[in-house]
Amino acid sequence: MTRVAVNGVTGQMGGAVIEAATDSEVVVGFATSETSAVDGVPVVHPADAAEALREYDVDVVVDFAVPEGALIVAEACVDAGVPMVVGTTGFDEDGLARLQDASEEIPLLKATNFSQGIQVLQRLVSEAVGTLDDYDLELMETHHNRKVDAPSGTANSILDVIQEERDVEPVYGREGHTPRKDDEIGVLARRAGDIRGEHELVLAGNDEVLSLSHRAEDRGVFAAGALDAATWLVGHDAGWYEFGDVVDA
Ligand SMILES: NC(=O)c1ccc[n+]([C@@H]2O[C@H](COP(=O)([O-])OP(=O)(O)OC[C@H]3O[C@@H](n4cnc5c(N)ncnc54)[C@H](O)[C@@H]3O)[C@@H](O)[C@H]2O)c1
Ligand SMILES: O=C(O)C1=N[C@H](C(=O)O)CCC1
Repeated sequence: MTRVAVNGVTGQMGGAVIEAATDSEVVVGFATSETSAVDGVPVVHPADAAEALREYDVDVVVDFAVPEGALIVAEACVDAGVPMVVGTTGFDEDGLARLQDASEEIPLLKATNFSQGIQVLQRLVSEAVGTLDDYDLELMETHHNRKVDAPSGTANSILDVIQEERDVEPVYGREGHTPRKDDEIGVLARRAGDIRGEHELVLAGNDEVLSLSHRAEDRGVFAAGALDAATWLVGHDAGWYEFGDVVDA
């Protein structure tokens, strides 16, 4: 059974990973809170992660925390030679570069969204944007009112897919007198209630509209995907991996 450490273990996703871990075992968690345990899982401060990875004989780390915390634990994973699955979003360019550096020493798999549906949505987006290459594009995401980063990592990943097909300029919200330019894509982030995650891309041409959308119903979909990725990653060589590698395996 794969022995998993969860970074961000006291959070919403940390709890979802613990709940979803049936074919894996969560043996330790990392968080900055004072909590000593969560659902029987011992909680260790991230500063002591390298020691804990050895003490608990961890096979792989699953991370759903904050960027600065993920980077601290990534250094611990390099120190201990433990693979890492990174689910945290909101990294800046320097943070992404530090994760790339870590992937030269350990197997590191990063995904902004661990649902298989979003993997398929991104492939559909690539096909649609490449075909309907003169349609207006607008992107909207909606998440719970505790989400602190915007737009979502998933929305940014969808933008990356679009940019591979068309040179578009994101416009993050609109107000006042702002005529739409042909090369722009409106990006809207909504925050409300406990919405788990909704994404929609609208492609609007003359006399027709194509809408591609995905809705996550429960955080368990992300947790299950991350745990599948974690089990898959163990035994791989050091390097940078993506969730599409797991879905296609
Ligand atoms: N990739 C995906 O599929 C996916 C799915 C859901 C959420 N997420 C991302 O996961 C992250 C966490 O989401 P959430 O809803 O669980 O958030 P949350 O706020 O509920 O939990 C964050 C956790 O990180 C902990 N934390 C804070 N600072 C820390 C540090 N320095 N070191 C270690 N842990 C620290 C908090 O104590 C908490 O346990 C966000 O970035 C979110 O966008 C990704
Ligand atoms: O709940 C969150 O926060 C989520 N974050 C990821 C993102 O930023 O895309 C995935 C969806 C849920």
